[in-house]
Amino acid sequence: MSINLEHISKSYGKVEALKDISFKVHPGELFGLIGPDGAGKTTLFRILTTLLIADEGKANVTDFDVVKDYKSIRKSVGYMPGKFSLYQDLTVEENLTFFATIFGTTIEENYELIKEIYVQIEPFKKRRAGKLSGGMKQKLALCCALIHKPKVLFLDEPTTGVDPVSRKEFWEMLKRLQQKGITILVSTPYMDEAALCDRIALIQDGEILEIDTPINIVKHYPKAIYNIGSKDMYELLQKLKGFENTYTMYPFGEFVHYTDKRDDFNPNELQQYLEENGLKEITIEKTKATIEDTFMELAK
Ligand SMILES: Nc1ncnc2c1ncn2[C@@H]1O[C@H](COP(=O)(O)OP(=O)(O)OP(=O)(O)O)[C@@H](O)[C@H]1O
Repeated sequence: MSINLEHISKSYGKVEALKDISFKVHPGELFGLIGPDGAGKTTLFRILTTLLIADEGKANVTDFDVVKDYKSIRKSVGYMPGKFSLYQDLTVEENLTFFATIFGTTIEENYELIKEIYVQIEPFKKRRAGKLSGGMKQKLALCCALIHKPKVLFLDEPTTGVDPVSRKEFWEMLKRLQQKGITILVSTPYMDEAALCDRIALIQDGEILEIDTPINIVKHYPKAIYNIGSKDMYELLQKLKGFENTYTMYPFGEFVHYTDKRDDFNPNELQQYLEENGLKEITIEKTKATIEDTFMELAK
């Protein structure tokens, strides 16, 4: 097993950041930790990368114990922390050389692994890291996390604050790294990125809500879900809030995702209610649940 957690708990004073967390990540898997701010993702990463000790439970990374074998783990994993971790005053090249040196290696020795990513930032190699764009910083941080050829890669919210094009490119890079045999644990608050993982764990308030493949997670969604559209979104939300049979409703792109309390829900009845309440250009269409819908349902 590449990563194995058994009953891990961690508190900061009265705040229970992680409550009895157990799961496994298989070798070569791209595993996502999906949850909002404060869910406990960073705490989990810090425990697995040996920077923090859990109060209870045990964890292994590549067969090494996170407490007893911390030195071995540090040699065999790469960690890209959530907050920008590079030296802002060093250039791109200097940052990379620095990380290579502390792992007792050189850029040349491991160039093959980072090449594809590094060529994209090479034109800026004399630029200070602090002066790079968000997407460029992220690519440099990934190169630094890979410079010692880790077996397991930990990426804490690597795409937060990065533009959509760079986010897409980043996930394509992760897929290619996975094909090279690297096990990846990645956290993200973006539900669309969750669908790109082999398996995901939905996490909230230090607890795992569900673990499965993205496809199975949405299959478990218990209700029929509808896209409701109208010219006036604000009014639509207000009127749905006042409708006695509304079970859940929340904005989803240009629509509201709606579920009804009843199993024999008739969309025509809702259409009539909304029309009687002055709404115009109403559309009601059945849609498929997304990971976000499942998360909202489980987190209720
Ligand atoms: N050093 C600390 N001292 C006290 N409380 C902390 C500390 N670090 C984290 N917490 C609290 O523990 C909980 C989990 O935080 P954590 O940073 O692990 O979550 P997260 O999912 O990574 O969220 P974020 O993306 O906001 O960092 C939060 O309630 C947070 O406020």
